[in-house]
Amino acid sequence: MFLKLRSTIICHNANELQQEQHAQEGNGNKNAAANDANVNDRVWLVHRGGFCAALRLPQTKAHLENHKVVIQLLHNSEEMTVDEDDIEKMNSPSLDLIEDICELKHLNEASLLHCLRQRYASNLIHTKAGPILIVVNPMAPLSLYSEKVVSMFRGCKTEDMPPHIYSLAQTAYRTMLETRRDQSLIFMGRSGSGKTTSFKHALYYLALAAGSYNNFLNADKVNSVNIILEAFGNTKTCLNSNATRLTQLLSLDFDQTGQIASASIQVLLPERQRAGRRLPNEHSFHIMTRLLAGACGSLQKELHLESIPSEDNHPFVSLPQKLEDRQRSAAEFMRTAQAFETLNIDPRAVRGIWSILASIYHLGLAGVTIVGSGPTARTQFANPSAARRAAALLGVSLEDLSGAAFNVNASGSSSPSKTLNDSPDLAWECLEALIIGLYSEALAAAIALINKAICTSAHTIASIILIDTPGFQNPASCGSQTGATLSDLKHNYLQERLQLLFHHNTLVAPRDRYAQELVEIDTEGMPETNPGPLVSLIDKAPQNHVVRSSQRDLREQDRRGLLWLLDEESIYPNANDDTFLERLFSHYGDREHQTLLRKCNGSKQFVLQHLQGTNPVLYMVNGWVRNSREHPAIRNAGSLLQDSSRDEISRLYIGSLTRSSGGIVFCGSFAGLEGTHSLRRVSSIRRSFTSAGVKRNSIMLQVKFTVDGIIDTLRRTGTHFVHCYLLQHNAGQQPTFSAGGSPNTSALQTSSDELVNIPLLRSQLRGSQVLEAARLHRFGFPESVPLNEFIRRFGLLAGESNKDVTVEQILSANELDPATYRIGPSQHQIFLGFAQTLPCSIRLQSDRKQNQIQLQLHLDIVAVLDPNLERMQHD
Ligand SMILES: Nc1ncnc2c1ncn2[C@@H]1O[C@H](COP(=O)(O)OP(=O)(O)OP(=O)(O)O)[C@@H](O)[C@H]1O
Repeated sequence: MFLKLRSTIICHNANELQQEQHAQEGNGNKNAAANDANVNDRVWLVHRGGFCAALRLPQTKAHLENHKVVIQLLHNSEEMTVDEDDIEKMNSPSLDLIEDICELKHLNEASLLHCLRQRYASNLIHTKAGPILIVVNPMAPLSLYSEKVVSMFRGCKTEDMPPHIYSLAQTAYRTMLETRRDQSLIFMGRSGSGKTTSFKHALYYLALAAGSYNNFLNADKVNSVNIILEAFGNTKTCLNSNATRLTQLLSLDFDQTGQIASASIQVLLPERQRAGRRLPNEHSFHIMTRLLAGACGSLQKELHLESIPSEDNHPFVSLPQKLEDRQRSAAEFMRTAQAFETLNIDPRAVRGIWSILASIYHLGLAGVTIVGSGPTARTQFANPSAARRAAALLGVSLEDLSGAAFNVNASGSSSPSKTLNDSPDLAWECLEALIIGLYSEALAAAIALINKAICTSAHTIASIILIDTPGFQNPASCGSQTGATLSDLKHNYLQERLQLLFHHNTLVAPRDRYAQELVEIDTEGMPETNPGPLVSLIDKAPQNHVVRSSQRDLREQDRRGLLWLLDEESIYPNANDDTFLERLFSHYGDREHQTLLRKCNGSKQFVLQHLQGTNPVLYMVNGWVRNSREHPAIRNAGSLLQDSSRDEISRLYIGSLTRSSGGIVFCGSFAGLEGTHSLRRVSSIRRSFTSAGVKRNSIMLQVKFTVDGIIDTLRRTGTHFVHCYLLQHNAGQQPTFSAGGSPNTSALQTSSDELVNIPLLRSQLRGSQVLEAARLHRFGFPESVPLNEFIRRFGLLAGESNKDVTVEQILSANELDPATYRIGPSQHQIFLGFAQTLPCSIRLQSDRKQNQIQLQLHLDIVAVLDPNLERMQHD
């Protein structure tokens, strides 16, 4: 019954589309003066700056032979002869606002760009590409997200929902309930493209739609978690006024009834360097600025923040200059404090965190000085009274504080008896390292407190993991000439690895599966790019066991990734940035790698051709080797805080809170291990962290192993990808609006042609490989169903009763077109094609040798739900 109903509906839609198309074509013929041709002759002329509509004119034999095409531009009637490769077929205008680009008749780049632009002009920022969701940053608030909208998506099936971040979250939720398998929502894109915004909306949806046991995780609490994380992990950059600077894995763990029974957060790869040094035109983490602007009354007095100078010259904390910025920062601080209250976090613990952050401010005022010279030279605080205030806030003696910062020997271990710093630069480095350690510990404590508030011991069956990361960084895209930093490289490496995961899950794995099942698909005209080579250039591990049979093998064996080169250089006593660059070019400076790495005219620079060459980034190598090793003073911060005489601080670090799972939970690149359920189940991060711990002083290897752990964790889940795109380079700089804020009408009124930077959108599209994935989805067989499952679900449709039903009976009873399905030799799976072309696509292929039949069906399996599951969702 269901099968027929479903097929009728889809056929009806398909007919409608066809009729519309015919109508369009008919109008086109009648409207000869305007277009003078059939819709089918319309093409896009693709050029550097974008694409424009044109009419394909009758071709001569000579043109055809030379692969040339004569066209007439629609906007000015100019005729021109262009290369065949420069035109792409245009779709009927009736498909301009199509919800899923896989339904486009001509699935090409210009049509996809046109579709995204048209949809954006209609305030439709979400578009599907099969199972993938594309979201463009609207640069203005839209009323797309609210409790009312959540209720419209709640309980829906994928095919019944328009593209929306809520529909993707709903699909993940539904899949998790049906399969009991962990799911993940992965947000990808450039800095400022809207990942965090979509992440928050997805989280909000899941919290509201699924509900939680005893309402322990309601919308207010989810909002509070986000407020705290953004305060501690975000900052202002040239690409985004609220840029995320840490990777967040948030796990929602569901119980038998489909409700959230527990939740937890892990924070990985925080950009710690920012806490300890302000680069020109860069800002500190939001919370530092907000604390100084917002602490008032007894808290202000307790933290000694009464007289903050107005100049913005503090080495670690940026101070807002304008009154309105100060007021906004103060209001944000109140929101953060309120968020801790909403989560019922012990106010004394919160005061402990404020004290640590305030001590960072006072340590910046304390500064450093070197007294004496030669072997008797000693480093000390330049302003002892500021240092005393910091020590009092931390609950330690001035001597211990000074020792933690400055009594560090050159080999990297702490040595209380010896002071080695005899240059101001080295002395500042020590202080900066201590600050980084203190900030990291404050962040770890905040995460641990959040986890304590949202994590329960309830039994859970499966989880949805949401991952938000710092976006792809290319400072040149906002006009900055400074070049990208080592931190940018770390963020970009993670983006490359996520892209590689996307590439594997959406392009490689399906193809392998088709090959395995002997399901043929026409891949001609589907060019494919691969993020693998660049990832390998960055992280290829040294190979020790290659049999050297040729000069080429020899070179291959010696070649190791950039992260390993940096790690090795940071160990050699006389190594520096120049020697690192020399080695980098000796490994990758040959012709074979010039499409990945380029030398530059300037010294200490190189370019990496990121995301399949679509996003070249100029890196400026400045202090990279030095920053590749963890400074010992960073770890001194942890011991200092554990020994604090102030109860509210020491309790954060001793005993049950941050170290309950045994061992240190925060070692520079990792926080939140203590409070995780699903992430404990998926233990790859813990393992990778342990292995990274072997070389815990090596920051670069920590990055590599932590990213390995993240990818491994995601790989074990059912992945749902969200690709966020910028329509303008400065889209992330738009002021943020609250949900109820008034819309930026001027932005909305500007023509979409002016607002959409097509070359920018095109390079993101190419870099994200979404078109390639959509094509494979459309022409392949994306769904598969086990044969016996198919019979179980659709056996009734065979029209036979009291008998063992066969697949053939089901297929023939429903008169399914044999062209719409294939069956591979394996008896366990069936593969199903794309719905638009195959409304009821069952793909059959018999295996004569084994006399077996295997079936692949493109039906909506989800529609035939276990009634218990249905109930679970609505309870
Ligand atoms: N869906 C949306 N609706 C309204 N505004 C949005 C949306 N997405 C993004 N924005 C705007 O763009 C800004 C940047 O978005 P967001 O911080 O989410 O980007 P991001 O990709 O997470 O960047 P980063 O990688 O730097 O953290 C937001 O502050 C907001 O003003």
